[in-house]
Amino acid sequence: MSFTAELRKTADPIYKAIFSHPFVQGIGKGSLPADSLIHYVKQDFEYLNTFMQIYGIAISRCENREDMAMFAEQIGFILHSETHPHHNFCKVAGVRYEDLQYEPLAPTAHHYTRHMLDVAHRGSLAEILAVLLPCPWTYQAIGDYLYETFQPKANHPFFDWISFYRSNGEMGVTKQFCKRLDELAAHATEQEKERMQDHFLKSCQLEYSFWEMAYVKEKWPVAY
Ligand SMILES: Cc1ncc(CN)c(N)n1
Repeated sequence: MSFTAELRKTADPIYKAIFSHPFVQGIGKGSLPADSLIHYVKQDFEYLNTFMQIYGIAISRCENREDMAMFAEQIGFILHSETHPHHNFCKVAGVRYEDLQYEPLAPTAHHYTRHMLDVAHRGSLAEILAVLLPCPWTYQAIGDYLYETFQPKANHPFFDWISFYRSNGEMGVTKQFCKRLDELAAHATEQEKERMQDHFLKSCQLEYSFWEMAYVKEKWPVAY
């Protein structure tokens, strides 16, 4: 079994918990409170900004142009394509996307972005790929799960969101990242592979927490 197939197998309980989360189920059923959708978009806009910064750090660690191109292409993808699912949520919530940008991070979004930044600053290129991979991989899995389970038609409120993330939608990066991570894992020490698994599983857990954060509209404990 490949290194990434092992990672996916170990993370299976987390993937299943993500599919069952009420926010994800709400996307499938086409029914979510506007304020949860708004909280999600505010936080995800910031999360994706940090994600692009981490791609920049990853580029600084690359030793060949193929890897540089892979990360550079993904920055373009976030800037120009991954705005579509945000627009879908904004349309359903009845708000303007421009009004949901540059908000402070909520605790879970803070935790998840700092987790990735920490690995980006201290880890190898393989560790960086491992910490980033759950972002595209869990969303692709959610898109496929929702498409198969709810079989949405074009008039489903979240048809665009589900179509965007499912396997033959717009986000094809998971396969590319898995292939590269498997190549790097083939030359990694056992200790480095253990760190890669740890980063990957923590990011999967934080993907679950991100849905929860949006659903409950998580805030810092004390208002000031
Ligand atoms: C938190 C989170 N994780 C993953 C994705 C999919 N790129 C996202 N937009 N936001």
